[in-house]
Amino acid sequence: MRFDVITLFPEMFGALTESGVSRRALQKQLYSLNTWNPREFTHDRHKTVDDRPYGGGPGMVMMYQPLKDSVDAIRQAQTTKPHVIYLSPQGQPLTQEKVAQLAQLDSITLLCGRYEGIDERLLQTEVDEEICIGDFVVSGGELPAMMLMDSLIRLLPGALGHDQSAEQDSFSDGLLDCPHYTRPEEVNGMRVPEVLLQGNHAKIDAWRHQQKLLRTEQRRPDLLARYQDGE
Ligand SMILES: NC(=O)c1ccc(NC2CCCC2)nc1
Repeated sequence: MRFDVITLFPEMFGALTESGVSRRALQKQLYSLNTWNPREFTHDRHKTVDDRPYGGGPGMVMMYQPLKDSVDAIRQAQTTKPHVIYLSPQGQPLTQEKVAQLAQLDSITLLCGRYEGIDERLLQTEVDEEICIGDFVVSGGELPAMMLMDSLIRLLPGALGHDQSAEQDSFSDGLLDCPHYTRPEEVNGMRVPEVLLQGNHAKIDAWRHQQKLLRTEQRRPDLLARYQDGE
């Protein structure tokens, strides 16, 4: 998977490349990451990337030209046609199902907005889809972009060791995850459920599935409805 990211803060993406599963996956060349700073596509002395909004109002808007030139440079840099995603509260809510679909692509370009957002004309002409990672606002598209990237990277073959698997995740089967325990068997008077200690894997699987259903019913009945409809 090739990732290209358009961002005013490329250094933020060290959070992905420096730690954990995403660091190891990069080392294993399961994906590549190129960041592109719109400031490098400006032509004025002050490297202007934002300007005041037409119609007035607070804040600034990211200008079309530096972003368009960034997208053009990304298209020039590869033979694949990248799938261009803009992260914003106006986007389609992200689900694990959507992540699984996106994980099949070869090249994804992520556009990270700042200020009040980007000129609408860039959205209309260069962006394939808008995605929202939750109904809340953050100061830039970078953290949402990194969350989307992490959810994709961990699905790439070889990213998770054989002893972890993305299939058993929450949501991968449409249900919430079951409880997890590890040593010691008893801590502060709290014991691990006996079924997990007996090594009967049919019973363990049954218990875990029942716990997933129970948890989903208690905490996210909306998901249960979808699960039962086999959606
Ligand atoms: N929930 C989200 O996926 C999300 C994405 C971007 C954002 N802020 C950006 C959007 C334009 C300027 C800052 N806030 C929230």
